[in-house]
Amino acid sequence: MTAILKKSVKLALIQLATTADKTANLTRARAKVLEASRAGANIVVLPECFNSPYGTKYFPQYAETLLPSPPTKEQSPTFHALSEMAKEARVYLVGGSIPERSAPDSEKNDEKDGEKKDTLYNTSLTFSPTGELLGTHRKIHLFDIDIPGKIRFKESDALTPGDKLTVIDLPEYGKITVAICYDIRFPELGMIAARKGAFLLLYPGAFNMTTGALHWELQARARAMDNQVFVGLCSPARDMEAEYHAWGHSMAVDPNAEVLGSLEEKEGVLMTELKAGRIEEVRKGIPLYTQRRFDVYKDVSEGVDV
Ligand SMILES: O=C(O)CCC(=O)C(=O)O
Repeated sequence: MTAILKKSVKLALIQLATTADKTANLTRARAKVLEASRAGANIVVLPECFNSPYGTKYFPQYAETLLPSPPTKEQSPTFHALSEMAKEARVYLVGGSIPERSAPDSEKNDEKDGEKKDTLYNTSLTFSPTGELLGTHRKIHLFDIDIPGKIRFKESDALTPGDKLTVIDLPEYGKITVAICYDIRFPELGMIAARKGAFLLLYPGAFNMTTGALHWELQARARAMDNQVFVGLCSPARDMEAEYHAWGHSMAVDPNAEVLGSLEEKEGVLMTELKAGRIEEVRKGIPLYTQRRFDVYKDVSEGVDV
């Protein structure tokens, strides 16, 4: 049987300090990606909305056009910056996420106020060590919550949800899944990805001071425990001057739900090694994969095309 993770791999989660200046964010991201690569990283991850402030009013202003792919440098400076960073650092680069602008779809009934408008997505791009685009994930579950007195956020005021699970093959290592922040709260997604053979679930994410304290670590460890895979969560650093206060605490978790490492709220790079054989070892000890009772309940991954 082929190993789920073919060989041990070093994962770097970059908890980037982001600002309102896109060019400065890209320059800082590049410096950190190169730093991670010098420290031996093979897979490097940036946070959600790493090149803009996080907030619905900022998405239209910062959005870039990604399709048709590849976009021009004018359409998407970030696409090109990420591709170059991946190539320069010779790493697999999961480029956090950026707001994406897409022309109105003539096939879809997406009129707003009687006219067809551009559609915006929260989108993650993953590049190979030669700078090729390997995968694109559009956030599927939009962050719409309202906890009275604590936090109200309505991403769907500005964004449209994606509709595809993203599994990306990294030839030397195996498959990973990339999803974005609120997507982590839907265990079905992680479970389908794991059943499709992913060794790692990666969630660039920007939780907040309320739900971060409550659920960030719990979600990471729960997805790892349910699926017996590695999980990585990558947040922006917390900036108390910004409107949105990110939780930080980027973390990597192993297939036994043990925290391999985590950061506090400040900028930093979390390096961890994901060991080949660990998934099989955990699954041998607690053999959920042979004990599932699909005769009693349906296999959630049935019929899902990735
Ligand atoms: O799920 C949460 O509590 C936070 C989600 C979030 O911040 C996001 O989706 O950007």
